[in-house]
Amino acid sequence: MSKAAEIELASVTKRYGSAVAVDAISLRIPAGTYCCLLGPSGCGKTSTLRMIAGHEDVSDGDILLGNTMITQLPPARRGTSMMFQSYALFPHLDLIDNVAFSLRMKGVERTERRNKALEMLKLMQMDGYASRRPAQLSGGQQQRVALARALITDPEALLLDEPLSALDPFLKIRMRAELKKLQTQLGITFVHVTHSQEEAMALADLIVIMNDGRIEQAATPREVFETPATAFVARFMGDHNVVSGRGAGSADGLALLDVPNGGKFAATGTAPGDGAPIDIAVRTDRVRLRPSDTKGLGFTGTISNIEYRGASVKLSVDGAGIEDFTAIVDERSFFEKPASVGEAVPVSWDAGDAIVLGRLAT
Ligand SMILES: Nc1ncnc2c1ncn2[C@@H]1O[C@H](COP(=O)(O)OP(=O)(O)OP(=O)(O)O)[C@@H](O)[C@H]1O
Repeated sequence: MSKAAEIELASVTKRYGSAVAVDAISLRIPAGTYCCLLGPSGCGKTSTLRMIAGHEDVSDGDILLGNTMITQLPPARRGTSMMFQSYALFPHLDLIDNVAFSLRMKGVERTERRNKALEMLKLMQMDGYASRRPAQLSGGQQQRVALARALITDPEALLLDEPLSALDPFLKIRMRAELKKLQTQLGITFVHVTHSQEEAMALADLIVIMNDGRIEQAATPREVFETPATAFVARFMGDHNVVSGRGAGSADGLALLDVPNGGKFAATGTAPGDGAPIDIAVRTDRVRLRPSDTKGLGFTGTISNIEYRGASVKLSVDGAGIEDFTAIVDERSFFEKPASVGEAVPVSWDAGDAIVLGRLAT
């Protein structure tokens, strides 16, 4: 196998006509990293992946793989390999010929390329199916063949466009574990596009959260979970409540926030004292229902929805000018003293479980 290579994007922009799909993003993906590009539909993640692969021209900026500038190189000469969402297997070829295809294009002699294809099928535990056609395989098996085909050129980086989206939920979780294992085994850089927060959290060493052609945050899953950089990240990842208000200065290491109904909240960080708008994020899993002490921060609101989730219960609370404030409470403590929709309950959290969110420079 080839060595892993670092990928660097330097102020990369993609325009389609006058529309900006990717807006001057800069990113360094260290060699051997499992990187997930995550974001809602249309945020520019596929365009970014396709520019790294060379399937899409870069409008501005540069892309480096290791020390090589690859911006202008054709896909086959970049040292990257791409696995497509639909797998793009040839229906009329058996698995050996499917996997060997790019070597055939490169003029590699038949026995040599078939041997290499068999080796790749072995790596993916598909050698027992070598003479089958793609239609004779399950979805998960087709995906393994597509991976074998992408890996036959010994790429330094493997690029995966929504690789799990065609699989049913059960297989998705199994193949997810296999992808992670494969990346660890090969040690090469993986860049994986997904719109699933759960998938990115489960797989990535580095999550890159994109919105509207820009990077909102690039960090480890734990950093994204514990310290979302912006209100967009906090909302998109869904583990925090975002409360918007006006800065009322700082005291004792806490940022003070005036919320619209006249209430005061606090969070870890600093706040401007001039009433400028700021957002804070409150972790949904740290919110307490009917707190036994009064030390925490909080408000009294009306429960608008309750969802049972097995290990936990998710409550939506409206109050203090805040709609759909989410509290995830442990199921045992919830059922010790259940609450119901329409009931008014105090909710509370510690200042350490709320942080001030940043804003993207415009
Ligand atoms: N070939 C194209 N021509 C014109 N506009 C395009 C083209 N490809 C993408 N776009 C636009 O660029 C923006 C970013 O698209 P892109 O496919 O990169 O987003 P995405 O985050 O991968 O979305 P999805 O999850 O839906 O695939 C979108 O507004 C899209 O409509």
